[in-house]
Amino acid sequence: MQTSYNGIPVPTDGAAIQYTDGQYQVPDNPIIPFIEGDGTGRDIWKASQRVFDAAVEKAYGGKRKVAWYEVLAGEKAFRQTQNWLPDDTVKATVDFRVSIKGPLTTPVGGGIRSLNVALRQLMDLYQCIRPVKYYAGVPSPVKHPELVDIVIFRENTEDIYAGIEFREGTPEAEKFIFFVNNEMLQGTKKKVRLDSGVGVKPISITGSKRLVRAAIKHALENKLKTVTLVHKGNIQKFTEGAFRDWGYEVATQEFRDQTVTERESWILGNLDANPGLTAEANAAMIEPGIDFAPKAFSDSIIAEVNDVITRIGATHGNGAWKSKILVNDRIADSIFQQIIIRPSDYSVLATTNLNGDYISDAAAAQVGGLGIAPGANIGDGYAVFEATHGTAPKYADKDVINPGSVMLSGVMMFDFLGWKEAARMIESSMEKTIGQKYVTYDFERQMQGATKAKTSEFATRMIENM
Ligand SMILES: NC(=O)C1=CN([C@@H]2O[C@H](COP(=O)(O)OP(=O)(O)OC[C@H]3O[C@@H](n4cnc5c(N)ncnc54)[C@H](OP(=O)(O)O)[C@@H]3O)[C@@H](O)[C@H]2O)C=CC1
Ligand SMILES: O=C(O)CCC(=O)C(=O)O
Ligand SMILES: [Mg+2]
Repeated sequence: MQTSYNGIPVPTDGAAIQYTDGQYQVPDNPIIPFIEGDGTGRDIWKASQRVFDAAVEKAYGGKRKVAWYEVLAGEKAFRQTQNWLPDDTVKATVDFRVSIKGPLTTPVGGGIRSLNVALRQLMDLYQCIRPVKYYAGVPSPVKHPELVDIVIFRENTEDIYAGIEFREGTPEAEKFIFFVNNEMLQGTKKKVRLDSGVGVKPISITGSKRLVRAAIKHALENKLKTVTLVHKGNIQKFTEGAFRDWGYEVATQEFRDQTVTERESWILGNLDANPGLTAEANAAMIEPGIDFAPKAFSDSIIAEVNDVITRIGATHGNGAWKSKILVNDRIADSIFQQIIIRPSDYSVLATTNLNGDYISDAAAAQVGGLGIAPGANIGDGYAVFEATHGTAPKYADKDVINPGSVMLSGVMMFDFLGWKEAARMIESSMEKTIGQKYVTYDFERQMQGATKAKTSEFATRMIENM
């Protein structure tokens, strides 16, 4: 542990959070590093920090207090240290274990790679957890936003975010394409056009399984009904399709007693309804059109039916499967409409990195938008809390943006630290403030009779409402 990072002294009135044997030990005065963020991050952080301090003070009457510790990243870091993500910043977030950050800008098409992604990868924060739930009074574009209660578990370290890309026209791209065309695709009709930029999408067993494992554990701990593996495995068979297959392996090999897959539930349900059903008839029910399929295919489905009955008929049959966590999978394009039309059918979505990025913004829209979309990046022994949204640069320093997402990321952080009273205090004062129709521009423009509050005013009213 250093006494200063980036030349900024560590607060002397706080103590570091410890992590031993898989458990966090949180002192009453934890040192929590924060990254203010670029663009609107500045306004949001100021407002959020005031609310966090007020909630902790109200909840614990001075017995507990966060020792906030600023660490530098993004534009502020570059101005002060000529480094976008100084080593000291990463060291501080590692040493103090739990931190919170505002958004950081990433240029499109060139320039620096994402600092947000870099931090996740450097700290191996492999779970990006983004809960999407409705708070009373928030304006929404859908008829029943209250039916949305979904947690997205997004793989956070690999996929196209690995950053293995070669720009069109460079010797690297040319070499890569030459190798692929001449070594890998020889004898096929496939060819990569010579004027292409190329990228690599690694999806590993390690990355996929640990993410799905965390998603299933979350469902178990919170008594949730379903875990849905989201993928584009029909097209990207060996990356997205493999993610699905490895996900099912985790469910059926590591959580056998607690889970049932969707296909297993069909087989067992058919048998519950008709105990005399033959394996052939059951196979025809789960795979309509099987009669016209090649024999090898129909035989494989019949074998699957027999296998399920042999393996889990005794433990999961006779309706027992209904009390298990249902693990199913959905192709990525379809899940976007499913969560709008049938949100209550879904509770945990386990996704690859890019799909999770897309779906978390889309799902947030259903419950009011990016102004109210919190998140956390979690690894084994480390956590960095951050909103789903970015720097929204057109609103930077105008004191107008909704600080709700960072405040709710703080709620996640306080829950994570076991400071439940402070977490509930923030949540309920936010709900009360929104209930008073005192909201920032993003909600005000969708509400009748609301008062438009500045970022800072919204925070002040929240504190008054605690
Ligand atoms: N984790 C991170 O740090 C992330 C960083 N980024 C980065 O942020 C930069 C800007 O990205 P961009 O695509 O514009 O996406 P943003 O999420 O920053 O903003 C897009 C739009 O979403 C709405 N919005 C975002 N945040 C809020 C908020 N707090 N309150 C109310 N509305 C909000 C605004 O909509 P409207 O215009 O309708 O008011 C805004 O114009 C990029 O460099 C990107 O890479 C992006 C995502 C995550
Ligand atoms: O790092 C970035 O700039 C964007 C990341 C992002 O959109 C996300 O993590 O949701
Ligand atoms: Mg995103």
